[in-house]
Amino acid sequence: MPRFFRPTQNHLLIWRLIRESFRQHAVGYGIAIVAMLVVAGMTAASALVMKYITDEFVVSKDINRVYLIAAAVAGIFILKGIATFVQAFFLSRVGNSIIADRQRKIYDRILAQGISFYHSIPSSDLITRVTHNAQAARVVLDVIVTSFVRDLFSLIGLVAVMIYQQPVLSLVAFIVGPIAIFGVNQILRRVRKIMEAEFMSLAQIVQVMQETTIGVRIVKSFNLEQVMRSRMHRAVSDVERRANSIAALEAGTSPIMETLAGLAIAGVVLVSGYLVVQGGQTPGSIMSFITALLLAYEPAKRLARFRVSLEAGLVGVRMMFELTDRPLTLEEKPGAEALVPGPGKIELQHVSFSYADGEPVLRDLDLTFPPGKMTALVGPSGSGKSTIMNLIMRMYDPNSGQVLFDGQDIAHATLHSVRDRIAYVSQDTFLFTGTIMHNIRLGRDGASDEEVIDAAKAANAHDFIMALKGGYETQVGENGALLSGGQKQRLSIARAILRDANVLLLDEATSALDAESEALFRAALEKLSSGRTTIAIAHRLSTVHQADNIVVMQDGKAVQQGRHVDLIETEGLYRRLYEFQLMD
Ligand SMILES: Nc1ncnc2c1ncn2[C@@H]1O[C@H](COP(=O)(O)OP(=O)(O)OP(=O)(O)O)[C@@H](O)[C@H]1O
Repeated sequence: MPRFFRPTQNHLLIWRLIRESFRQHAVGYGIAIVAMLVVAGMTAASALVMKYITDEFVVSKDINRVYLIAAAVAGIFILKGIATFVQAFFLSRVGNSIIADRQRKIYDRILAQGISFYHSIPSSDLITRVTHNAQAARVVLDVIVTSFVRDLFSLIGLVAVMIYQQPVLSLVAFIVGPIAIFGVNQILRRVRKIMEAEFMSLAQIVQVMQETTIGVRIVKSFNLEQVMRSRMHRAVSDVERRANSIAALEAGTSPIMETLAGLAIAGVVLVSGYLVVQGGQTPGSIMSFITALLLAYEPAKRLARFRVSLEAGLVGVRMMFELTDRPLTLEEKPGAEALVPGPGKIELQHVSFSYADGEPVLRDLDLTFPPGKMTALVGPSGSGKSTIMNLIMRMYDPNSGQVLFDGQDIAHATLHSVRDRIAYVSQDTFLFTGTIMHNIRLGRDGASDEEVIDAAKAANAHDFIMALKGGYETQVGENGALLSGGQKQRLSIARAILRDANVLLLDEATSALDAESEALFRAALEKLSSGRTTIAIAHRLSTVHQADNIVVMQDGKAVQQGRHVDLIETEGLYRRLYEFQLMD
């Protein structure tokens, strides 16, 4: 069986889409469908009335009847016009609402996913899906409704008129129908493949665009314009080529239909001419029949193309369901309860973890982070420091063992309550598009302007903010592009101060700041960490002297623990790392 013919799969997809959408938009669809039925009825009536126009004018020559027929014709077309408007209006409204619903659903599902999901699909792919797949859902529903209601019922009405007027002639016209449908179906073979490839190229365009904007400094300084330009041109040409292929396929249905329709109409003209000239039939019935036949052509053509249009849209719908049906990579346990607030003691008990099967990153790790104290995590690159933070924030669950907050296993707590306890300052300070005020306030939704300003003061950010022309209302640009590295870091500290959580996770920046920025940053950090359970990944050992405890990681194990003064006295990894950095 050819690949395109997958009836059950397509039927299931369509059925699910209809079930999910029609229930929600029953009223809108109901009105549009009634209007479509009126359009179909009026189309058939306009063919039917041709008989009276011809026969009354030519045969009876009664002027009163002419008035009546003229009024009927006007009535038919006015009603058809109104119904066409109502149908188009409601279908568009429902369609727009479906796009909006789907976009919300897709986004909400993506947002609910654990972090490993984000590592498994390129962001450009996700971005493209939010727009493209939601649009596809609307296209499919539009095609189904207009084909199955307006076109199908118009066709049924017109065929009824044809059979009623001329049963024999109708037979001549109907022979070509099945031939046309067969011809068009041949085209379906390639549509799905091309649409899938087109989606990949669209995502590619978004990806190149993203990398160009995010990495613009690298692109410029490494003279990568030509490389990026060729990547973009290739992706754009791919989309163009595929759009042309689809257009050619869709247009390809026309010659088949036109040729067959021409033959059918010629046959009908021949037979009807014979019936009128030789058989003595009235021309009115033949006129009505021919009008119905001509009017039937457009809906018949659209119905013949139905599967081509449907298949093109279904590619996006299939991708959408595939995305929204993916199980969440990290979920709350059924009956999860909020953590009971406590002093902020964090423990890892027998924790083992790997990102990929067979590649252990943490091995049976036991660690305690005492409440209100500062613990520094040090160790070579790849030793598992960031992974410990990931587990404490419950970005992942350990393969075995437990992470406890004040004695409670966070795997059984609500995600929100775990993260509510934590303020996280990452090394790549991320700022959202918007003002400085907006960015700090993200630390605690609903904080007053005064609270934001107090946090900024505590983070040693207030002075530089006030020196900016717009003050707190200054736009930071995309990812804080308009601010310096040191300024961004102090804003992220202000955000964490505002959060006022009792656990502070600090992934220290590797890039060195100038002496003044560094001093301001350190002072802000000290204020932030005092009295909080602080876990800091320290890349530079010069910054850990003050820590209450230092955990030295190596290959997923804690190989040494203690204060700086003690560790430096002991032969071991810490001393070697320290001496190495001093030499550096
Ligand atoms: N998302 C991920 N998927 C797969 N492997 C990962 C992922 N993140 C980290 N790893 C691997 O896990 C190991 C530990 O990484 P981790 O980031 O915890 O180290 P680290 O001590 O914080 O290193 P660094 O000091 O360089 O930041 C490394 O071998 C790394 O390649």
